[in-house]
Amino acid sequence: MSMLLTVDRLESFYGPSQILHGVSLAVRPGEQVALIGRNGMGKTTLLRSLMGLVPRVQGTIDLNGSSIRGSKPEAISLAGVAFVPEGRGVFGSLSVIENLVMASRAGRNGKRSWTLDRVLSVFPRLAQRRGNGGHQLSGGEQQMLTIGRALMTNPEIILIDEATEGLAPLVADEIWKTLAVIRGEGIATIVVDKDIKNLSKVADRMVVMSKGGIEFDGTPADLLAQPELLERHLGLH
Ligand SMILES: Nc1ncnc2c1ncn2[C@@H]1O[C@H](COP(=O)(O)OP(=O)(O)OP(=O)(O)O)[C@@H](O)[C@H]1O
Repeated sequence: MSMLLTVDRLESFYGPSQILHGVSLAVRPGEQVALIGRNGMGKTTLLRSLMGLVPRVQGTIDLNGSSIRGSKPEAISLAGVAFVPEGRGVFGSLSVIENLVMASRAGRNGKRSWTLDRVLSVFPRLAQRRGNGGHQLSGGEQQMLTIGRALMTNPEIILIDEATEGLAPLVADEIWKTLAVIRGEGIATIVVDKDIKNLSKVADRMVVMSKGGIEFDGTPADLLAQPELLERHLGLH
């Protein structure tokens, strides 16, 4: 099967600092990739580079066989990549419904599987809060709304940074359930999180980053079978 996203020898810079040192990674259509590693190892920088948010990058980033390296974030979004940044991105002064409707558009090839009703059915909590302003929502509700906004763009791939960071366990469970729904829909994801247990349930592949490079790329079972790797890169026993 041809790759959805191909990243080859990617190098990213913030001013004079080189943050990514030759990252190579490929994602198949509909594949769920977990991105893990200690703080400061370059996970956010990788997602931001894919989204066109890092000004200086070298190497290859291809989406559906066409280069998106150097493209503007709006063009990358239109090409089918959605981004759920850490700290979320809802409009506080707009209602839940307004936030969702604003993001609505057909995906590549005119595909419109994600409608307002569909997103509200996946997130009953957002349906209950439909008239509330973004600033009135809890952290978990804001995260659901940001993922809902990403789905409304009918993307091919969603990049989710710190999917459940700072959320109460029950709310985090909702996000994990949503990731399972997204998987069932055939939308690819790259998800950054620290919860290896839940990630290994939803991910097809686990990718471990260290010092701006990739240290491991394999199945959840392969990773869990390497306790020394988990200890070294994630501080887990
Ligand atoms: N805007 C920036 N300007 C300069 N350096 C930056 C910038 N953003 C991140 N960095 C540096 O890049 C390195 C990688 O950071 P990045 O946020 O990508 O790591 P991370 O793996 O996502 O970690 P975290 O979980 O802490 O976000 C760090 O050393 C960080 O200090």
